[in-house]
Amino acid sequence: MKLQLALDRLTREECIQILNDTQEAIDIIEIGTGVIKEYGMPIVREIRGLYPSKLIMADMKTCDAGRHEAIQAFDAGADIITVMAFSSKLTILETLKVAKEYGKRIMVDLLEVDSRDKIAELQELDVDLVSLHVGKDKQQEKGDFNTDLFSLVKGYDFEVTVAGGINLTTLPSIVKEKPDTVIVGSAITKAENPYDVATKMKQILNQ
Ligand SMILES: O=C([C@H](O)CO)[C@H](O)[C@H](O)COP(=O)(O)O
Repeated sequence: MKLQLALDRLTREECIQILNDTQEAIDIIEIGTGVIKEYGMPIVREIRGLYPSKLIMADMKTCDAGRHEAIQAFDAGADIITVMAFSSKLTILETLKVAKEYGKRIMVDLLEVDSRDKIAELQELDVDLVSLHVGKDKQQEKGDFNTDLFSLVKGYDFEVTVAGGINLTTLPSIVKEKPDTVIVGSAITKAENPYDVATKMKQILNQ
């Protein structure tokens, strides 16, 4: 199981420092939506330059103008970009097409999706990577990621990632459901010792 570190609500300098501290424990670097909004594609280029062989996901949360945004992020060095599930089919198809041209991938973010019809539609579009995700704001109301969410994609053939307030306490029950990748932001980035938390999480994922 892979560990993806989400860099959110951080300055450029904090991102670089946390990556420097945790690089050995993490498999995928996620450059968060807020960080991208603050610094744009230059920070994707910079992190690509610093970590040439790490997988990088740009959390673009694209919902329109799919071709343009996908080209922006892949040109900057991203390996994976996020596209929102509620986007039009054309947006999803366009980003999939660009990803194929670049030999890269899109991850469809299932934020706020609760219908299996939508999941069936995504499978028909040939989406192969999805993210079960409880958003930052929703976490205040519904709590952190809950394993009930796995039922949404049960029986479908996706590579599944999970995200939403996951921490060292909740990780063991999530791991039992065997997601392909666990995305963790705050539990690592806001920890007193990010290396320590990332290493402990990676050990749990490796068990
Ligand atoms: O995608 C995310 C969120 O929408 C903010 O942009 C986060 O990267 C994701 O939720 C992981 O972060 P934590 O919830 O802090 O673990």
